Amino acid sequence: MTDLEATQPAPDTVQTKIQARDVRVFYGPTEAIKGVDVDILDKTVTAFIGPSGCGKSTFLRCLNRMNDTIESARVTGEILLDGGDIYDRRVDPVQLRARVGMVFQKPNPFPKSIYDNVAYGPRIHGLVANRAELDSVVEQSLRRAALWTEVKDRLDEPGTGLSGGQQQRLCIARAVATAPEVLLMDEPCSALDPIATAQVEELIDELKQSFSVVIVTHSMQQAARVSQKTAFFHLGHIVEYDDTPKIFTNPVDQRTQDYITGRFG
Ligand SMILES: Nc1ncnc2c1ncn2[C@@H]1O[C@H](COP(=O)(O)OP(=O)(O)OP(=O)(O)O)[C@@H](O)[C@H]1O
Repeated sequence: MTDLEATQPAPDTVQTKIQARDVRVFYGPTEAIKGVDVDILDKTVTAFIGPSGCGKSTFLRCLNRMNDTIESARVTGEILLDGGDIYDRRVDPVQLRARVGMVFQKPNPFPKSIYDNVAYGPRIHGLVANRAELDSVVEQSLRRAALWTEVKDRLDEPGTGLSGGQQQRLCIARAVATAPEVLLMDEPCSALDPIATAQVEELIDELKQSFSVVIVTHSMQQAARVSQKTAFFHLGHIVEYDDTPKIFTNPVDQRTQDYITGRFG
């Protein structure tokens, strides 16, 4: 058994968390996502790979309605989270983003203290009853993001004063603090050095025990290291979606083969 196979959850314990059906995204008249169907599994890391401009980030942003914030963007099709349509008019996108959190390419802590960065979500969503509970959520979230020991004596200092790798872990702590069910990560390591990258990758492995993680990455090595499922995007389509070891050793589609062997991208 390879290391990758050893990280596969037992098939009978894995459930579908998100179902996407015929999802299309238009920026003005241009169709960037051209009918994507995919099931994202719970407690699994799913990697989105593919050449630049193929729509990975656009599709990722559909999963927590971040495209709502782009004026020219229009999404059609269906995305179900635990069977419920996230584009239903009754769904509050702010509440949705507490359930489906996001970590961006460039660490983007708020211009607030380390403590307040993490406390922000639980406060606005009313998840805690008092200061002691909030303290506890902040500590647990920083611990889960493997940052607690580095910052516990400087929680009042600005989050923006941390190193890049620490800032990204702070952003992960902030996302984790609302107890999300899915965490979306858009090239979370692209601004980090190899040590910080390794820390974040370790964290991703840890986080998948609790929820579903979807990561966009340009690094095929990273996709192979952290994910159990991989979707290969090309020109707005998912060309192939399968177990990660299969995608990287025995892909079905020639375009996947060409991409993983470095023939384009
Ligand atoms: N805000 C936007 N307005 C108009 N077009 C956009 C916008 N964002 C992305 N696009 C276009 O949509 C297509 C898909 O872009 P997207 O950023 O999703 O691809 P990607 O696979 O994530 O690329 P990369 O790997 O370079 O980040 C591209 O043609 C891009 O130019």
